[in-house]
Amino acid sequence: MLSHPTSQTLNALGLGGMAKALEEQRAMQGIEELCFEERLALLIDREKLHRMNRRLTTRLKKAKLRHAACFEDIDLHSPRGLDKTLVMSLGSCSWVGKGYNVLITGATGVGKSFLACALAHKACLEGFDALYMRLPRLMEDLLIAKADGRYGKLMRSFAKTPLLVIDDWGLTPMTPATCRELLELLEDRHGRHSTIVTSQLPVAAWHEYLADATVADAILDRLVHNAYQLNLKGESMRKMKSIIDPN
Ligand SMILES: Nc1ncnc2c1ncn2[C@@H]1O[C@H](COP(=O)(O)OP(=O)(O)OP(=O)(O)O)[C@@H](O)[C@H]1O
Repeated sequence: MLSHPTSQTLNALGLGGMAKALEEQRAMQGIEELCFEERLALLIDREKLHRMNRRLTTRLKKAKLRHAACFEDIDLHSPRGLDKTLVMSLGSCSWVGKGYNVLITGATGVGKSFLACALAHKACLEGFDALYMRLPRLMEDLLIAKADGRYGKLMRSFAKTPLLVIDDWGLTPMTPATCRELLELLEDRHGRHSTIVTSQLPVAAWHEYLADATVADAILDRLVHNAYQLNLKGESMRKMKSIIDPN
């Protein structure tokens, strides 16, 4: 079907949602029973929805979440020591962007990254920008940016992200220099933006993990005191999945 000149004009004006809805209305039987304002309202609603969906798609793409996990996919029933009330209240996202953090710890495969991504996905749905990074990759990116003059810009972009997910904390050794960079990043975010950290190490072992004792104090002061903590227990989900589906 050839598109109507008005639809073409709407598309040219960047009103793709309205254009599509207009084409649908033209093909719809009985549409003329609606008055002008009712039809116009439907077109405007459609454009609003179209824009919201486009913004969400862009936000999720930029967040680079490792798992395609939704908040509703979080398994609250397996015996993993998950505090259901806390998880449900985190789903409101009222903590995001206020400087509150979430620290998720537990053994390998227990579902820490999945949970972090599900919370970040919910934050994206609620309109917050998010970014997922593994700590080793975050430190490597900062190192490369230092060498090619992008350090300040990269640091600013990490610093202003409303929700930063730092996965795999404690997996690779930190040097005093990387600890200082991490402190700089967390200092810029402190009290303003939220961070989710996932780690196989219990929070009590983080001080020892960070190479410089004084910097470690400062890092933990910014990260832990204003944080909700979730300690996952039980079997590795990776192992359980491979038992259910060995292929
Ligand atoms: N609620 C869930 N529903 C379905 N699959 C899940 C769920 N939680 C975790 N998984 C799956 O279990 C596997 C391990 O999860 P995840 O990567 O989150 O574990 P992890 O604790 O972060 O592991 P590691 O410490 O090794 O990085 C993944 O394949 C993930 O998709």
